[in-house]
Amino acid sequence: MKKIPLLLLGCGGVGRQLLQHIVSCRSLHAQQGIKLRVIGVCDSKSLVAASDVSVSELDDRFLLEACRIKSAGSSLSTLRSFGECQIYGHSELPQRVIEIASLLGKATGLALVDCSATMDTIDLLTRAIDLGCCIVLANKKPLTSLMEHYDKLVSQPRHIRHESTVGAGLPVIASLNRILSSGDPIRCIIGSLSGTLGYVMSELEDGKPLSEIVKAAKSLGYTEPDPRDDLGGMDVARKALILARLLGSRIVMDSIKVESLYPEEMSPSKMSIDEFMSTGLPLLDKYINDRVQKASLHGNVLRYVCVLEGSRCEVGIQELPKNSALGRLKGSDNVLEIYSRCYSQQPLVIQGAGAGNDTTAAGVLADILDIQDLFN
Ligand SMILES: NC(=O)C1=CN([C@@H]2O[C@H](COP(=O)(O)OP(=O)(O)OC[C@H]3O[C@@H](n4cnc5c(N)ncnc54)[C@H](OP(=O)(O)O)[C@@H]3O)[C@@H](O)[C@H]2O)C=CC1
Ligand SMILES: N[C@@H](CC=O)C(=O)O
Repeated sequence: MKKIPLLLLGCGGVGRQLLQHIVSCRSLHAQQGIKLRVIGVCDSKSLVAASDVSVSELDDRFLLEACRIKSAGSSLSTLRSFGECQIYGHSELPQRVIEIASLLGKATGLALVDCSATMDTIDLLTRAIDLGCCIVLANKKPLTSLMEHYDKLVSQPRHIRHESTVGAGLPVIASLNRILSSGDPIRCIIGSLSGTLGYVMSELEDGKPLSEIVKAAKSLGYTEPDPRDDLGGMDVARKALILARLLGSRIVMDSIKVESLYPEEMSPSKMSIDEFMSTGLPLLDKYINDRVQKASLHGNVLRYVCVLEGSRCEVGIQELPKNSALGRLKGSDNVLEIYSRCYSQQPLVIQGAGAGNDTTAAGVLADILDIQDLFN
């Protein structure tokens, strides 16, 4: 049986769903001769790890209890009394993760899986790469920071998978890599890459207020922890930057033109998330509704579009015909049109659910299995 030890950073909506997928796929993986050994799980405050990570793992009962207590809003540290494990506090967490990575990286291999939504994991991830570990990311932030971090993270292409960073579970990165590796130059990518904004735009067409739609998107697990990351275009800009860098552009976030749906005075430095949701958002209802009505007078709809073409990289609202590929999108679906030499007149089109914990975690799980040949 091939054993893949993994350590999960982040036990929020996506991280918990990943643990649940792992547990529910046990017999399928056993048939494939694979066992995923979850040797540790972190949240922002603690790391809970197996008592001897070389030989033991957190069992399924423990993992499901971890999901339960995190869903209930408690910290992982409350698992102390539940089963045999070691618990480390915030200050010891990075050092202990590195110790585990050095112990397992070269010996058995270790997959460090980042389902957090923070920049703070970059140092751990880059060091883990040096220690021979693999990294699997749903978190876009490490790949959209400095160019030097990006270069380090992708320095060993077999050791990194990040399919869920763009299009959640859709096979976007894998498809682009296949096109690129066949020497087919990609000329242009146009897409709707935000499940939240796709859902928002299509629900607005039914006359619902923006503030209600965003609340629903948050409860459906489509939004980032702070929905302003979606509404301000930053989440789409991160995806655009990941795609641009994959295509070989050495650009930084500041090179991307980003249109925000909310004004500066509602930014995170001026308002808490709760304040934004309860007080800020309703103030935007009329403005957005007017824009939707104006577009509809021309037979058009609004879509939040990402365009990558040559050195052009921009994300923002466009008025598009209702019956265009992007105009027809409904709900949280993403669509990407890829133009290359082989796909010159008719683009390669990738479309489907582009957000949600289930599909995102499924994408992460598929990434982990995709690197199985690096483990014994
Ligand atoms: N939802 C979706 O549709 C998609 C999400 N993604 C990405 O998946 C990631 C996770 O999203 P989601 O689950 O919704 O986010 P959540 O906010 O629900 O969860 C984030 C988790 O990360 C933990 N965390 C915070 N800081 C650290 C740290 N320094 N080290 C380890 N863990 C940390 C948090 O801890 P605590 O619980 O203590 O707060 C929390 O458990 C995001 O990066 C998102 O962009 C990607 C594609 C689609
Ligand atoms: N918040 C994101 C989640 C996936 O990346 C989105 O809405 O697309």
